Amino acid sequence: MLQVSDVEAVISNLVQPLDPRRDIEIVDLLAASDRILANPITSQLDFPHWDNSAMDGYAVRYADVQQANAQQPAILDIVEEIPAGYQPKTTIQPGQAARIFTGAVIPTGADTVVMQERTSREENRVLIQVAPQPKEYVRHKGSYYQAGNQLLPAGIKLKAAEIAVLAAAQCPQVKVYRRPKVAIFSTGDELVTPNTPLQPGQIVDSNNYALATLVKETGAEPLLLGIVKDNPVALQETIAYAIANADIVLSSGGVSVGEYDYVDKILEDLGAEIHIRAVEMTPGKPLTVANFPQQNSAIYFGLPGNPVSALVTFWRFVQPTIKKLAGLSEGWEAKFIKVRSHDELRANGKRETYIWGKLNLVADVYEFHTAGGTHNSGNLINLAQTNALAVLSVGQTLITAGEEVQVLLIAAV
Ligand SMILES: Nc1nc2c(c(=O)[nH]1)N[C@H]1C(S)=C(S)[C@@H](COP(=O)(O)OP(=O)(O)OC[C@H]3O[C@@H](n4cnc5c(N)ncnc54)[C@H](O)[C@@H]3O)O[C@H]1N2
Ligand code: MOO
Repeated sequence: MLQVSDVEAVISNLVQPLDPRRDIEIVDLLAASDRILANPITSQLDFPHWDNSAMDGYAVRYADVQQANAQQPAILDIVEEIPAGYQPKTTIQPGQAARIFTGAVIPTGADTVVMQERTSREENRVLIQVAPQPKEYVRHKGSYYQAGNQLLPAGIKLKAAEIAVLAAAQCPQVKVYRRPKVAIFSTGDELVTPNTPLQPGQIVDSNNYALATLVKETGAEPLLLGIVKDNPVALQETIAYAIANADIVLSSGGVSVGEYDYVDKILEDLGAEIHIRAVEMTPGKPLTVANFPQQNSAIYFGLPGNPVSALVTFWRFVQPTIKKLAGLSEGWEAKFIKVRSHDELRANGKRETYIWGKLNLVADVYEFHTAGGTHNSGNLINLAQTNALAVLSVGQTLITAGEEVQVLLIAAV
């Protein structure tokens, strides 16, 4: 059985940095949040676009005010008032100043702005009582970025700051990668939908709902294929349809060793190359990963049926794959951080062990608190409200309370 890190490496190789499946779409800027930028953005403009004032005050010639002090203020004639958005008409001559406001264009002749609080006003004259620094409070044309500079690289997720940059760079529409399509279905004769009264032995399908939510959260488009019975013909039809119509396929259940666990066999019949059949981890040991090199290279994840195992394997392996396929050039990998564990954590040391819980802020420091209740891969109830998985590696059997532990973040803290 493969170790988690080996499995991670094998899966990572199933998506290429320049994956040919990544089509490009053009979207309006307001519809672009959380999409992945497909082209680098080069500036057509200088930022700032004009020399402009950083303060409300007076635009002056530095030479006129460099000696100014409270006893001997420089006294300048105000020849123009320049609000933001206005083109100055006058050239400032020696002995002159312009009233100016934050963001307004610096008039020709002036090179420095004196902020209002360091001046006093006598009708149409201004008294400068404190000498400014040369060029103080002038934001110079092109001092942040210049035309031709790259503002944003391709392969980043567009959040508020990036959208603001695109607006400022006059890009009302933007090229983004198509969202990956992810087919999802559950397998098992015992499964029913949540609106069905339970008969003896039946179990409500929760995996389809959890996986659809996670797929959307990860920036992909779910293709919901429902519940498929433990019937080889129905399963084969569904899998064939899924691989033909999606970039990634997620099934849950049917990957263990029971007589009704048909998934691996059907994948082989359909020409799959099976890369992974099981992982040295708990929960989540029975995991099948395959792709179809002869067809469209769709990646198949046969997730374990136990509800916690399905989600843990999603967070650990599927989420990074979706992010990489979606076109994120950096940061698609599973992310671990080290925090103090509030509770003692135990594992048998045989397999990499994931324990679910929550990061809580305690005196400004995040601490891992284990979820209360029974920790069992069939109990999904205490997974609710968690945001992190503590990870004990193979051979590690104990983390004492207060000791540092590695955690995988699964939701915003
Ligand atoms: N002899 C062995 N038995 C099992 C092994 C093993 O190594 N040898 N591994 C165990 C582990 S670990 C897991 S995890 C499960 C995984 O089994 P399957 O992926 O084949 O899943 P099923 O048998 O179909 O279901 C397991 C369990 O999960 C419930 N389930 C399934 N689908 C859903 C769903 N969509 N929503 C909610 N709950 C679901 C199902 O009813 C079962 O209770 O195998 C162990 N057995
Ligand atoms: O991996 Mo199973 O996922 O241990 O319950």
